[in-house]
Amino acid sequence: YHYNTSPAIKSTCNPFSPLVSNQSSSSSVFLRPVSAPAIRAFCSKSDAMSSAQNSDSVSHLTQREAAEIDETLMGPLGFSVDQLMELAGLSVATSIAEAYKASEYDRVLAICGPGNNGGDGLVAARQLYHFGYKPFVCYPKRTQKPLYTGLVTQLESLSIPFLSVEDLPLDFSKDFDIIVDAMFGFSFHGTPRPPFDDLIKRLLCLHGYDQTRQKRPVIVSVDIPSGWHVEEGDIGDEGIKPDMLVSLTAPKLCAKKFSGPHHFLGGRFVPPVIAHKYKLRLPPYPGTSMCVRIGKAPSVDISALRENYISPEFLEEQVESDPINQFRKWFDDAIAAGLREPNAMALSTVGKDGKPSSRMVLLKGVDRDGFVWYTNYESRKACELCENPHASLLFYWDGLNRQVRVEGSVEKVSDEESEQYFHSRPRGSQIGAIVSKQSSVIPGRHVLYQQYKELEEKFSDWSLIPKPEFWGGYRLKPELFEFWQGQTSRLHDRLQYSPQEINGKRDGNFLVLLKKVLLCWKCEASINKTPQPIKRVLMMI
Ligand SMILES: NC(=O)C1=CN([C@@H]2O[C@H](COP(=O)(O)OP(=O)(O)OC[C@H]3O[C@@H](n4cnc5c(N)ncnc54)[C@H](OP(=O)(O)O)[C@@H]3O)[C@@H](O)[C@H]2O)[C@@H](O)CC1
Ligand SMILES: [K+]
Repeated sequence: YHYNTSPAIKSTCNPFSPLVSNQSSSSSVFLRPVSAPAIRAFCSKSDAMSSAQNSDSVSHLTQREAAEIDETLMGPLGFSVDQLMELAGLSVATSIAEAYKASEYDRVLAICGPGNNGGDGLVAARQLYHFGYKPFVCYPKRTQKPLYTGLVTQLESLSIPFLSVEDLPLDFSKDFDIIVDAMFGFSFHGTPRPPFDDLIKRLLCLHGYDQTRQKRPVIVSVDIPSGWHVEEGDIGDEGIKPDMLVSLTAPKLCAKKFSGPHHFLGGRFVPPVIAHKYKLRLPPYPGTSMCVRIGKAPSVDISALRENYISPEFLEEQVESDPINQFRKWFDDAIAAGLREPNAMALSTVGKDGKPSSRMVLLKGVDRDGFVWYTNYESRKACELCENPHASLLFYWDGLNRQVRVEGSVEKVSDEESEQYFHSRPRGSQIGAIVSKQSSVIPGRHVLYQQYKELEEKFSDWSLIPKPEFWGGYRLKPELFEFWQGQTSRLHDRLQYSPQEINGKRDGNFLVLLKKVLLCWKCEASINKTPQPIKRVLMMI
């Protein structure tokens, strides 16, 4: 089993109806101006979060409504059960991946029942495998329909072990990190029959560990906590208490009794016609996500927030001797990984008072001469750069566990270069640059809007918008690069390039110094030359 380092795609949403949402993702463009800029709606996370604060505002379905919606989707609306099950299982897997990272919770047991809820569990197990988890499946009452036999074959082809009820340990606590409860969904009635009655009892036993504070696997219920009444919930308070519930389509009435830390909604396939018919209030899904959290996010202990980075090793043999090439290589990886705004960088400047300040800016070009961005020449950063031309840039590529620091001296780009870039920007951004007197205090946002409207009208004839004097670019000429690749247990790889001096003069080549955690190896390499034999000096840092 491997841990997949591909990042979660972050993007944004653009709701088209108050009930359900449609999403548009934006893409970053590097070194090229865009004529029609991708529009990123601010709404995504905040809308999803505001709905997350209040799960009562989300509709809950009766058992009958759930079955009716199922029939409508698979009848007049033309969906097949395979399709819906694939989307449902994927939603379950993505919800699990949001709450329980594979780096900490990798051993998953999916207990699958005889109906479609069980099918969701089989799909989720397959998806979780591809997300880097290590699934096991218990599927005691198999259905011989081709859909189900196909799902089993797919799992077998991934060598995912199938465990019989007898094979399973009586106590699940030692062998698994996550139990996916996919036994019964909204068609459950009565009391659980064998062998599920016994499996539910084993899940109930796990709650005993809560008192002793011993680690136990978390329970993730698909659509309905198995054994619960679909509408009344946990009658008599004797049922399982899942840590996570992934409601599908819309939560069923029993979900009102769910009190675990993670409640997600999955199944991003509800067409508006269904939402209207059943007067469904559903939260918008963020970005391209298949799931959305409903209910309050659990409070977290900030000091306990940490990721265990799992990345390929970053070795001397693999590095480019030219740090600009190395930067481009990593930048291309960030683009290929679909990271949002990989050209966003923290720019840190220090004025004559010696106090540093940082802000995010967008890289607009990089070549052998340096790293270019554009801004207002009267802003705080510009004033500080005027007083002290030394600055630092920091790129952080979450998802690839990478960071690049670039330090050097900064100068303005030529007026011609600024002029050329200014006119390549969308006209709205050009007007925005004119009205935005950065770092100055204004009476209110209305002032900006007013000036913007006036200029928009003035230039509505598509005449050239002159670049304001106070706007232009900067170029940082690098004097130091550091490439950082996160590794497990904080044993990160760090590789530093600094200019070589030959006979007291800088020749433009860079010396490569690879530091590895507490030990570092020093090696020499130079651009455009056959790499010299690597000299490694073990030193403590
Ligand atoms: N939009 C949607 O709607 C979507 C729905 N989806 C999913 O489908 C789920 C509903 O699936 P479903 O209708 O197949 O029923 P489900 O709850 O899995 O189980 C029925 C089986 O359990 C059995 N059974 C019942 N009671 C029992 C008992 N006491 N003890 C033992 N067995 C008992 C029953 O047998 P029977 O009693 O009929 O003999 C039958 O074999 C839904 O919750 C969601 O997860 C998604 O895939 C896609 C989108
Ligand atoms: K279930």
